[in-house]
Amino acid sequence: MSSASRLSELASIISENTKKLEEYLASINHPLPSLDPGAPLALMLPEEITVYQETALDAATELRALLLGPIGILQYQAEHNLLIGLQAINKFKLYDFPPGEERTFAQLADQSGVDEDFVRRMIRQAKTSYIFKEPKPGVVAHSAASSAIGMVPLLSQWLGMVSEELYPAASRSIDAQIKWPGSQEPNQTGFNIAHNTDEPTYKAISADPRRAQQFADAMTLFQHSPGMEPSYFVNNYDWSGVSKVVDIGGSHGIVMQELASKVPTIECVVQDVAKVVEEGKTQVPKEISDRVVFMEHDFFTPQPVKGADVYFLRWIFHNWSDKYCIDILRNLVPALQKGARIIVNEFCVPPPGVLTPFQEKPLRSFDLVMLELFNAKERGGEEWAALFHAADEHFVFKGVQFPKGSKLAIIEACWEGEDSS
Ligand SMILES: C[S@@+](CC[C@H](N)C(=O)[O-])C[C@H]1O[C@@H](n2cnc3c(N)ncnc32)[C@H](O)[C@@H]1O
Repeated sequence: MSSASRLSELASIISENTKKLEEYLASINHPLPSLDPGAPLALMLPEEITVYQETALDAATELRALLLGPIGILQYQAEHNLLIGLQAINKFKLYDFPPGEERTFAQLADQSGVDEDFVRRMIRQAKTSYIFKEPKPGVVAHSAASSAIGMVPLLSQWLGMVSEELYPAASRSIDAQIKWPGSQEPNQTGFNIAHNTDEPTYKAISADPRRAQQFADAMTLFQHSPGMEPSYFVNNYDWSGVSKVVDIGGSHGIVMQELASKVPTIECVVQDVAKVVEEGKTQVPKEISDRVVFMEHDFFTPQPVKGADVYFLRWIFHNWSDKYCIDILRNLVPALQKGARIIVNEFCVPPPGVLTPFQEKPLRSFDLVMLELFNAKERGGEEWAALFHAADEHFVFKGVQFPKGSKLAIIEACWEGEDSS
């Protein structure tokens, strides 16, 4: 198909799908998307309607690429300056005035203690991405996005984490690759060069309470985004025949709390580092506290809970290179009895060509973040199978389930060796 007809086809796809989306929003009296303050922060749509939103976005992404052409694609995608602008806006709290009010550049400079010309240039650059408005020359007002930063404190923390931790780490990841080619070590990354440290990322960040809180808050925001709810896992797995589950690196135990509430016969053990375990113990509702118990355990040492039916790991392996993941899996072996299941709840990257570029981009970005911070990765189905096989040939890979609407897949293997316990 020639580009000319593809352009028109994409324009029609956008038109048809936005019309269906608008009809749905009107039918439930939902406000229409807007770039003004007060607009819905995100469209929370049922799955059958999300399809219209995603189809329009896919088409708009391709249409933009066609209209830009090859040189435009290369030049316009390199938007590193947006991150500098966001860092400045967030760090100097340039968003800190009420929606509906206006500020001059001089007033914003005054309230933030930064140079007026600097403020003007940062805000005018951000404006090109619909962050802030300038209703009259020299006068700043909020857009929907700039006002959201002040309304959602976790969003400000997320911007801080991206601009202060991830962005510098990304910018030094090529240097890290030259210095330590193909390294699987968590302290030989772009993060290490950018932040001039020999410590692994989590350790370096946790040494500074402000950065640790910022990172934790950013993770909380992400964990609460649609598609991350533990219910996708708990409600889409067949729990018959399961009486004991160990959640390894289970943090404060939100998944096990949901599971224990749903299946009253299941006993859960949540393992994590000492500080997290102490916090987690205080957060379990009384009704299930006898079935959700906490235990300090380092997953790089042999698993102490022997003979459980399921060993569960959510969002653990993507923080580690293959070498360390294999170590984590081998440390389970001394506890496993024949038929024990290892269930991983993480991203599973589909093979190339399955997702549209718009859908695939966040997964690819996550994969690079894992490289930049940990020398780790996001894995596809074949990589998950290979990982289990490399750890021990008695792990038999059972496959991957993609619960509808969930961002995380359910990846399962079974121990077919003799009872180790
Ligand atoms: C990305 S979080 C995932 C938490 C939880 N599974 C979830 O999905 O919400 C990684 C967790 O692993 C824990 N962790 C890190 N290193 C560990 C280790 N060596 N042994 C046990 N837990 C560890 C962290 O404290 C953190 O709670």
